[in-house]
Amino acid sequence: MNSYIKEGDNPDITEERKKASFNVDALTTFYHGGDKQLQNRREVEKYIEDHKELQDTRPTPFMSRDELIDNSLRKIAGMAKFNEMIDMNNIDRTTYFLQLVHVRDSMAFSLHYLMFLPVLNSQASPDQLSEWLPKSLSGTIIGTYAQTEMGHGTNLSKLETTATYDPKTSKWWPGSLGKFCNHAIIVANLWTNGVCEGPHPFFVQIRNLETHESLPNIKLGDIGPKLSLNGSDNGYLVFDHFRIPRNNMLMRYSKVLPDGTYVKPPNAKLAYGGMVFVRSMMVKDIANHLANAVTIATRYSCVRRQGEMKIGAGEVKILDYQTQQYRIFPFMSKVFAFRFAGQQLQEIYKEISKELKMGKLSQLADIHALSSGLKALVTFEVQQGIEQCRLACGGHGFSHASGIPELAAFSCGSCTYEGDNIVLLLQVAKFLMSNCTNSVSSGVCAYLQEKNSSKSSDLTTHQQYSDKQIIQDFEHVARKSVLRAFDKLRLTSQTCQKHEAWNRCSVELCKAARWHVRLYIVRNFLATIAIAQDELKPVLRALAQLFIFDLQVSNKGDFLENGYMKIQQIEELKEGVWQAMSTIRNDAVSIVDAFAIHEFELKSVLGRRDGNVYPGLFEWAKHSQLNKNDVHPAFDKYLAPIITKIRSRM
Ligand SMILES: CCCCCCCCCC/C=C\CCCC(=O)SCCNC(=O)CCNC(=O)[C@H](O)C(C)(C)COP(=O)(O)OP(=O)(O)OC[C@H]1O[C@@H](n2cnc3c(N)ncnc32)[C@H](O)[C@@H]1OP(=O)(O)O
Ligand SMILES: Cc1cc2nc3c(=O)[nH]c(=O)nc-3n(C[C@H](O)[C@H](O)[C@H](O)COP(=O)(O)OP(=O)(O)OC[C@H]3O[C@@H](n4cnc5c(N)ncnc54)[C@H](O)[C@@H]3O)c2cc1C
Repeated sequence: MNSYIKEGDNPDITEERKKASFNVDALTTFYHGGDKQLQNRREVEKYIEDHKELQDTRPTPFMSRDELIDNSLRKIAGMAKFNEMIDMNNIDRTTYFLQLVHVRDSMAFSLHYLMFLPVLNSQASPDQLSEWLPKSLSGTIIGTYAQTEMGHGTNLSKLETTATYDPKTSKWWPGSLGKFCNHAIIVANLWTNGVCEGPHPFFVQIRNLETHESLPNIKLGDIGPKLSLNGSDNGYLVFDHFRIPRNNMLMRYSKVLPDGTYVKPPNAKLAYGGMVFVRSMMVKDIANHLANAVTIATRYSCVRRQGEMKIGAGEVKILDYQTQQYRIFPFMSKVFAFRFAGQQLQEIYKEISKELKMGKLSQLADIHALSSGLKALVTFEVQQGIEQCRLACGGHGFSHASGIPELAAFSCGSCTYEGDNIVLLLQVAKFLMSNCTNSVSSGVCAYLQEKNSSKSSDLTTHQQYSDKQIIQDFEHVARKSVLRAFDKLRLTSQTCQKHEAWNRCSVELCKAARWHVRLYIVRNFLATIAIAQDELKPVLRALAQLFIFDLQVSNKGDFLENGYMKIQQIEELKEGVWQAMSTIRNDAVSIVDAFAIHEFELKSVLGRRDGNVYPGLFEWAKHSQLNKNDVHPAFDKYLAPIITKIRSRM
């Protein structure tokens, strides 16, 4: 019996659950990475269900900005009582606990956990750690990561905040900076002995630890309402010749000696490690936001009946329309593709950061390129997917009751923070160009050196399209795109300065970067499902085929070029798309059930597990302040006098 079926559920959604062709719990375990991860999730969910102080007092979309901040801090204060759930030895459970308490409201201390602690941990010297880490873990030190300025976020080399050894700018954006944190890791251009040594991180106290007032020569404030993340006080910080001790420069890798001598790090970019960490963590997390949106749209599409396919036969579930399936299912398949890629990226990051700690830097460029590429491509695709899921829910999708507007607003920020996506794709392109000049490329770039690649695809039918053939075809397209950009750059560089040539080729360079990242995701998706248990292979294969075939059909020009594929082969791939969607249709609700997203996270009337949407919408609307009185006071105050006057003249 499917554990998702319960008494009182909407009959349409129960009918869908009875169609499942696979074991939902088995897919949940596979999707979440095993029993241990699943046990972590269940513990956290039970814990929060049992502790009301960790839950929202009312749906957050009805809250003002002050209420959001209050709600966020109340839950943080509540969390402080539950230290047993903050276990640095069980990061997965701790992360899920933080995420399920705050969901998309971005708690006021996101940056403390997400960047301040990791950067302190990786950039501070052992002595600095022993002094600052215990206070930072206990919460007496609350920090943020303040790098971006009003005038500079992308171009770190031109940061105007200077840290002059013994010698005015504003930091703008950092989360928690405005009102709540009392410390910040400040990234500033270091000047010592009259030389600029580039961006470096500094540990800076910004508020009085007793009164919490801004320290002298520091101005702090909130930057105002944003598209989302309004539960966080993203702020500004103005320094006016603020002095800090030399020892407040984080000195694990580079140092300033008492006489001002600068000691170089093994690699200047080790100082950027915090950004690589967050980019590596974000991919799996942002894929989960797409999983939320796809869950909402899929479940709602099974209880929403609209229109008759056959006159007189009664209205159909909108998920029976092929166009509705095509709006949702490709993004359902991307949830798996991006989650598996994000999972793999976190594993790679863990391995490489161990090597970096031991001073082995050979993988630094690779992890920078991989984390930048996946972050840039996945956040953009997720933003597109959440919007399609909103559209799939019609008018109710536009209401905060659906949960989708909050998902959309949250996800679009990820295309900008932690590095603008275009800027990061250009970083991947730099990495690729340098691999084109290498005589031998290893790892993720080995395909660039393939000299005897096939001149045409040997795809026959989509049923027989093997993993090997798929990867060969994607390697062909990615290699062609990268080498085309390389040749364009080489030729253009013969007619103008290097930086101008780079700019004139930058659109092609971004296209090449995207194909490189897509190849990585396709390869990883196929490798991941190859190790799944047999009973899950049919549904996972259908999802993988939908992801891959739809990607090829949507970019058919790249596959048709130079006759590599024939139009008949593209038509065959289209058939594969329709076939995969038809296979997925009967399992759609069970696939999203397998994400096992708790109602606290989903925050959606349309996507609720039981499918009882319409009664739920009325319950939701009762929270509206406008419904406190039948006649709103503003009517009596402004309209009634005018109407009375008009009537008196009639
Ligand atoms: C549990 C998980 C939950 C996650 C989600 C929760 C979300 C909750 C809300 C979170 C909200 C906010 C968090 C986000 C906070 C921030 O936004 S922090 C600020 C982020 N800012 C940026 O990312 C700035 C982007 N700009 C840059 O990184 C650099 O300026 C740029 C790379 C664009 C340029 O670097 P430059 O050094 O100026 O110049 P280049 O010549 O391009 O690079 C020189 C060489 O250095 C290499 N490089 C560059 N960056 C890195 C790096 N990070 N690591 C390693 N190497 C790097 C580059 O490849 C060049 O190498 P080469 O010389 O070619 O060999
Ligand atoms: C929700 C949110 C939270 C944030 N939290 C923090 C935080 O906690 N700490 C922190 O330090 N920062 C934070 N930021 C700032 C964020 O990191 C920056 O906004 C981001 O790095 C982009 O930089 P920018 O704003 O300077 O954009 P810009 O670089 O000004 O981007 C504007 C346009 O210029 C283009 N562009 C810029 N440079 C180039 C180039 N070299 N080549 C081609 N095109 C280019 C971009 O592609 C983009 O289209 C946050 C931002 C947001 C939205």
